[in-house]
Amino acid sequence: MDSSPRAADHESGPQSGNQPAGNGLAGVRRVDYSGDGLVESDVAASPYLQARDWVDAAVAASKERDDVPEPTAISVATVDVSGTPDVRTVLMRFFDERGPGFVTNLGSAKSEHLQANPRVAAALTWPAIYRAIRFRGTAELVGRDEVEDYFDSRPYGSRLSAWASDQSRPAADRHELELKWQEALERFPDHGGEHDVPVPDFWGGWRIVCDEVEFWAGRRNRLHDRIVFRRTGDGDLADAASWTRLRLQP
Ligand SMILES: Cc1cc2nc3c(=O)[nH]c(=O)nc-3n(C[C@H](O)[C@H](O)[C@H](O)COP(=O)(O)O)c2cc1C
Repeated sequence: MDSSPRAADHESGPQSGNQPAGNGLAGVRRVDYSGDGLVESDVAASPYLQARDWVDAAVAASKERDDVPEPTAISVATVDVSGTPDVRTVLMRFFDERGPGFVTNLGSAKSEHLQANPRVAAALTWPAIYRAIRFRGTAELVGRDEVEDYFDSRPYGSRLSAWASDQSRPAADRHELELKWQEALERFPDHGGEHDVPVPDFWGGWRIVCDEVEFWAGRRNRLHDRIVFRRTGDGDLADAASWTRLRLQP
């Protein structure tokens, strides 16, 4: 893959150069996307295999270069009870044939949204390697065993923060948070064990059971590739027979 972002000099015509003044973004460098693209003959048989390949490539790239810093950072969009969308970034902590998953506070705004309306969309975006994956589907709670295994692997201080944060609720100031963290530290002393800090009841994970998975690959002149898998059967992401594939215009 040609992996270095290309600046304006690779894009031809009057659009070349920095963004025109007047859009509030003067000085933003125009980058032409010169990735490998994605052609039908190279697409994996199932959305799982294709996503696995790209996630693994992004994780590998993050170890080799500085411009793919959090390869599993995923934007998750929900809607609140009034139908108003919201979006935030979390880290994808699970990914297998069942779909991408993340951990969070089960009383947070996002969890409240998903409890009321489990329809969800998410996107992994890797601008430096000209790739993105979009997922649409329905959220379901990750099993308690998986959540506990993951929680126990977190650094001690992060496990305490799960107890200290009533996520998405107001706090008086920074001091209040640090006090709550200190209280958690005194309640669950560090003996160096993975079970020193229990998993809070109000903490867990969500998995996206997908109906649609899109692979976007940035190409020259903004003539990008978009290959989308849409669900046609009941199988998981690895069951090729449960998906149909099509190309969308960029
Ligand atoms: C790179 C990055 C990773 C994050 N990872 C998580 C995460 O794994 N879980 C989480 O609950 N919040 C995570 N956050 C914080 C969320 O973006 C968000 O602030 C928080 O979950 C509250 O969102 P909500 O009020 O919409 O529920 C992360 C933020 C960033 C920028």
